[in-house]
Amino acid sequence: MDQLKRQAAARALEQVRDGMQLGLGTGSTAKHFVELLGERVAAGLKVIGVPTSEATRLDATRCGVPLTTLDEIDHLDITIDGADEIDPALNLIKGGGGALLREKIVAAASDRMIVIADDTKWVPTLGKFPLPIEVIPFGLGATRRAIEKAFAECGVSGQMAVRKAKGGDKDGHVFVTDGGHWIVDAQLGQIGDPAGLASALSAIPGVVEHGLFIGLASSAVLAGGEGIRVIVERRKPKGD
Ligand SMILES: O=C(CO)[C@H](O)[C@H](O)COP(=O)(O)O
Repeated sequence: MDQLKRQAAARALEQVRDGMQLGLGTGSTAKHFVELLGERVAAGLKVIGVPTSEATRLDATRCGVPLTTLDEIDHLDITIDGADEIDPALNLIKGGGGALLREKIVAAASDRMIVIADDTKWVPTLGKFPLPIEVIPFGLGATRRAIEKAFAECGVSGQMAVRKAKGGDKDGHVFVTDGGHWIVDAQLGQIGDPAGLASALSAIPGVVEHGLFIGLASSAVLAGGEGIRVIVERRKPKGD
């Protein structure tokens, strides 16, 4: 599986050109991309990156990839990031690694988002992977009730659980995001109308962000046993 992730990352790297400003994703697949990019930088490629998490900031620094912020530059050429699920319209569930808020800000600031993944992430309908919803700890009971109401209105239902940290010195404690928030994971099974659910969740006070990435990915590079598939979304690219 790790080999497939690296192959997808290597294919996406072929899109990177000298002078580009890149969004750097988070997770095990994005980490391969950062490592491969670091090799190209060491060989003379001139790029600059905006990391989507503190973990990626550390990886990129270790790999020698120069970094900046969205305060210093006004746009990104490409964001390359992993995903937890990808549907045929290139809608995504992201946030398994807890970085969904920064990942979405960075993807939205990019001309293009290339999703890199092994092909087990490709699904006909989003929802088997628990949907991460980043919340403010204050008033969580009220926020959860509002989320349940939004689920009912969108024809979905399922258990919700506040995410706990796994491993390390925080094992078993509530998982805290880079932004200081919590994550509620919702087991929905199938999300028939991801765009509708995304809008409903975004309207809830107390919800900082959710892991539905609608209309952000421009292509997906999927590596599997049979080779690599590149799926390109046919919507108009941003700015055209
Ligand atoms: O959304 C993410 C982190 O917030 C990751 O991109 C997603 O969880 C996929 O991770 P991996 O490449 O390790 O399977």
